[in-house]
Amino acid sequence: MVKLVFPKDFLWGTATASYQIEGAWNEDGKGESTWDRFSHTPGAIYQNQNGDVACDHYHRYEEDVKLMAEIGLKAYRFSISWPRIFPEGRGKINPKGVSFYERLINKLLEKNIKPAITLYHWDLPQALEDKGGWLNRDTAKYFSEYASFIFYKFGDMVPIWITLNEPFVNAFLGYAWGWHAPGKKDLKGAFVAGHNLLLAHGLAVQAYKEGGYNGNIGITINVAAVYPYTNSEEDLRAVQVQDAFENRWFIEPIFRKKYPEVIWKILEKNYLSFDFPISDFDIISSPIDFLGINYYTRNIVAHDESNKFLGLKRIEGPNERTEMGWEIYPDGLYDILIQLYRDYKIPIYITENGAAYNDKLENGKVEDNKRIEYLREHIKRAYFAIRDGVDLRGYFIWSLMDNFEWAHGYSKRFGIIYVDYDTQKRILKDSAYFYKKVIEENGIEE
Ligand SMILES: N#[N+]C[C@@H]1[C@@H](O)[C@H](O)[C@@H](O)[C@@H]2O[C@H]12
Repeated sequence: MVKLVFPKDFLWGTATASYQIEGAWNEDGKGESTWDRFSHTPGAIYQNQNGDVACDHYHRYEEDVKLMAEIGLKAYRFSISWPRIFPEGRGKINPKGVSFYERLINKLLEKNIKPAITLYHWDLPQALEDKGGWLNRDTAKYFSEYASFIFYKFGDMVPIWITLNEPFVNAFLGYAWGWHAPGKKDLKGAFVAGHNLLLAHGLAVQAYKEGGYNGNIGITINVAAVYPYTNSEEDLRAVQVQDAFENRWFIEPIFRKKYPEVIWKILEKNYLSFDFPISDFDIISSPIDFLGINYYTRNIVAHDESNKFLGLKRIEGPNERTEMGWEIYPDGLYDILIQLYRDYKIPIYITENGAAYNDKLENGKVEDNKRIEYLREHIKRAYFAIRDGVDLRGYFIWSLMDNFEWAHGYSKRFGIIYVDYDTQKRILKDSAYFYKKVIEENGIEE
């Protein structure tokens, strides 16, 4: 067996998000978030579940950091709940909220685990949503105020900063399709929200750089490698459209100061338009230090004139699927890394990669062999991308522990740590021990 050894300082981590694990939804001065409101809306979430308690990480963070250290994590990506810091989104600060994250960061540093903070992972203060949320351009300014305060408090302690998590998902699932908070169904709103999210990103990057902090800042984008169903001209064109829409919509403004053409075509086809100062792109394109990508699966597309939105349809791939119904396609991770690094020549972190399976706790163990296989095959592709020239800096498994999977509630388990929600007991799955070995050996057997 050939051992694939990663670069010496390669960062092995796991990822979580505040709303998905913390609980304490209205404790110690925390303000309501859009996800508190949305998950309390009957019918919004599987079995009307919510994140009121989640994994009770707010109270159990010390135990969780100990488990991270037991696995040997080099880094831990987590998000800060904006309304836990600014209950109304801006103005009055909640000292107990600040204290929670200060204690968490200090615990991580004590264990030599690098904190990687996401400033916004979808849980917008409801008070700002009540003023228009991401449809209101001022929210971008409020975000930069929030970010500036967080940088002021933790900027010298935290080396890796991510402004936004998956703005595409937040904009489209939250504003166009209504599947996520705030549950709006307004196509134009998705584009306006998307733009204001990017503006918020740019303002936060400028605040970080002006603060002279010595860490690195970037953004996390969800990506799926795209392949044609056939090699027909039409299907090849469909690949370009899907890639531009799902992968590049939030990347091109940052690196090329413009939206992909397809975005304007969608607006035009739907008799929509929205205005913004072209100088916004000067802010949005403020230089970042890395690109974070979340990769789970691929898309196969074919031309389909009857689809008035993008003129294409997605074709089911032939390979095995995870519990999310997503095809397992590790080569897609290699391909998207090569494509993005070729196009933007920027350091990359895999800020999320992982799989949901119907894990069973039996005799105190969780033998999640399928997840181990999923992780092994994707880690191998990450190695091959580095071998072939990609400046890949780290890999974060989604997720550290089973948690609240948005509209799916607790029905999908992504963790390498099993959470018994009745008792809040944590049990390391076999995949946690697999990952411990990968980290110890800084690599994997081919
Ligand atoms: N679904 N799914 C799993 C995972 C979700 O739990 C994360 O919060 C998102 O950043 C991203 O969608 C990926």
